[in-house]
Amino acid sequence: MLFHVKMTVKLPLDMDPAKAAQLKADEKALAQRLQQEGTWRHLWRIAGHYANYSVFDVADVETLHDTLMQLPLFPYMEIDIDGLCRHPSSIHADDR
Ligand SMILES: O=C(O)CC1=CCC(=O)O1
Repeated sequence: MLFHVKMTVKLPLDMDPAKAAQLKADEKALAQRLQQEGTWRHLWRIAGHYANYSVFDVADVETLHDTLMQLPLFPYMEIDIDGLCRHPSSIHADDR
């Protein structure tokens, strides 16, 4: 199942810079592993915002929830999710 996920990161302004840097490095490592595995299909920065639009390919909603909760930045994110299904006019037959 495909899900469009918007993640907006809101780190506390007074967070220790070293802790913030470690969280971002850990987030990057996991995000890149999930991309290599095919779970995190797309990752786009939203221009002008500390936020991204992503597409996740997971078995079900529970798996999406568990995956998002693993993210090191999860406690500092606002997350909006939309379920995706194939558009009848799409030419991309492999999108489902
Ligand atoms: O910077 C972000 O939008 C949050 C994030 C997701 C994956 C990553 O490496 O950072």
